[in-house]
Amino acid sequence: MSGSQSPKDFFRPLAVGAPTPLTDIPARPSRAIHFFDPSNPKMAAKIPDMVGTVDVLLGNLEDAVKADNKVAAREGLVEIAQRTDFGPTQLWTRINSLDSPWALDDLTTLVPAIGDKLDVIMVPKVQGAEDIHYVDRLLAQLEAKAGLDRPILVHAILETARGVANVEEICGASPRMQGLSLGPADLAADRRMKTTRVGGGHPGYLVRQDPPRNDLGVTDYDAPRATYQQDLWHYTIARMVDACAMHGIYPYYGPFGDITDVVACEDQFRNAFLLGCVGTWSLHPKQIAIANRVFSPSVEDVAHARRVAAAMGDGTGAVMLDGKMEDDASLKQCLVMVELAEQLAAIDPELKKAYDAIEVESA
Ligand SMILES: CC(C)(COP(=O)(O)OP(=O)(O)OC[C@H]1O[C@@H](n2cnc3c(N)ncnc32)[C@H](O)[C@@H]1OP(=O)(O)O)[C@@H](O)C(=O)NCCC(=O)NCCSC(=O)C[C@H](O)C(=O)O
Ligand SMILES: [Mg+2]
Repeated sequence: MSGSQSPKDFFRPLAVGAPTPLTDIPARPSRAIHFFDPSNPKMAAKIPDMVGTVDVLLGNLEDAVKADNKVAAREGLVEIAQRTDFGPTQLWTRINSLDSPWALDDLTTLVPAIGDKLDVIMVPKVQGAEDIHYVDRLLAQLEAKAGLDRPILVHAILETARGVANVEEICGASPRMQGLSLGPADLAADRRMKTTRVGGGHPGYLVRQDPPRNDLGVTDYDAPRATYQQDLWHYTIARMVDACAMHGIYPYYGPFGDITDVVACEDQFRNAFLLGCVGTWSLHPKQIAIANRVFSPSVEDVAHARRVAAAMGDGTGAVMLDGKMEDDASLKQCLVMVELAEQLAAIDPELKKAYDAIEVESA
């Protein structure tokens, strides 16, 4: 909320005739946000067939689109959106950064042309609430002019040190805020981290087992010792998750640039899922299946969660199940899993079949 705004104004439209802001951000499944470059004819041609196979299709206008292709990408996205029925799949875009010469034209072109189809606009390199306020007011004016009847939501990428420091105020800057993604490549550069990758770990970021003592009780610094690679992104993802949960919006991992290393990609996605993220980006078609698998609770987890819910009856007190204590707090965790499974089953027939096959008694 802006410093000069009173709480009662927070949910008022920022332009006369603009749609009324939402008081709750809908929990729409968004396991994979699949990036494509609308100026790339080969990628663009694949988009209509990808509808229904991925939760979110995102026309990317920012980094990874050549400067010479910025206008073609914007126009390509308009064309694809106008001729495609997206059915259950959400359509998002990532506009150019607010300090670029393209961001204004991105918004003033896309909202009138395809605002009725755009669910979420991703804003890169968000530094603080002021960036969200700028987009918020401009979107309200454009929505009013275009006669839109629902607000377009805003998603911020956390990819500067200042953005991370301001993460709570960014999440609470507007009722349009839908969620946050991590931008590990830009963030690493802005923080002057000594990495050269797009997301993922680094073999140098590790902890080493203590040196053992030899038979004489002397520490043997030359003995072989195991090392354990650590997660460079744990701190930032955890901050994002808390800020999003506090504001009722959704946290996402981001890009995993090593397209070939599907195993490490799955690990990075799973860490984010376990920490509370609801989805991730997919940069290549092969990452969609990984994201869908990781960000859908396993049949075993759903079976266990339903079993705890059944055993807990009215939800209070404590019970023993398989030698473990379950109580109100473990039930709440289980209900997160059960609710997510229900949301995903509603859009994914394969998952519905798998979850429906669970029998509470035998699980
Ligand atoms: C990474 C890529 C450049 C790889 O492309 P390519 O070399 O063409 O891969 P393949 O030969 O394996 O492709 C096989 C076919 O699949 C099509 N393809 C590839 N990617 C996509 C896609 N994303 N959507 C739809 N179709 C796709 C190819 O055209 C091939 O088709 P065909 O020849 O007909 O069989 C490429 O995947 C790519 O550019 N991906 C998107 C990259 C991107 O969006 N990057 C920006 C997001 S990450 C970022 O910005 C960093 C972040 O902000 C931060 O700061 O951390
Ligand atoms: Mg970036």
